Amino acid sequence: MLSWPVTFGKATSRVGRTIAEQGLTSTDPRDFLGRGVFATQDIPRSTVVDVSPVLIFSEDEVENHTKHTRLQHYTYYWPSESGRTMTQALALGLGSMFNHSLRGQNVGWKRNTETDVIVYTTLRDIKAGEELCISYGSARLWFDDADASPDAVLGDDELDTGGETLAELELSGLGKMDL
Ligand SMILES: C[S@@+](CC[C@H](N)C(=O)[O-])C[C@H]1O[C@@H](n2cnc3c(N)ncnc32)[C@H](O)[C@@H]1O
Repeated sequence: MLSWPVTFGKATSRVGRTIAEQGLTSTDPRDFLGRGVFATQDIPRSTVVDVSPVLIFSEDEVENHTKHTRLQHYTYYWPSESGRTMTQALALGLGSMFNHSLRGQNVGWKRNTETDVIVYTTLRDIKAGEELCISYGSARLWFDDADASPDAVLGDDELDTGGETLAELELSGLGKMDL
């Protein structure tokens, strides 16, 4: 398995492996949630499955541009440059591909505001074929949550009308996990 350190900005991470080499695929075989992240091999608990660098938008960019586009459904809250307010950031890489599951969350994530990355780590052993899900938080979601009820009607991103961001969590939320 090939793996090598790659630097991006302030961060250094082992991101040389392809998704397949990491034991992941980003295609949803069920084909109703759009894309998702699935294990192609067993993955032990506490494995870092992705380190996603983020593209931080200014508050002005969010207000005037991204919140009016589908990008809004892929962004995480992030502290603004002043550190006093929150803006939004787009996770590049698998970070934007994780679907939400409050009940079945098996991947935790942590913002690193020093290196501008989000680190995703398995919370338990994961079997090949299982979907890797994060939690977008317990606040109101902008889509019909397929995880809410087995009979739930699934939303289509094209039809999303909400203006919410992916992660409603406060900085002290899931990100508390120490890696
Ligand atoms: C960050 S994206 C996740 C990747 C997305 N499935 C794709 O194909 O681009 C968030 C979008 O995925 C869909 N999604 C994620 N979790 C879901 C869930 N539990 N139930 C229904 N749709 C979900 C929603 O359309 C949401 O706007």
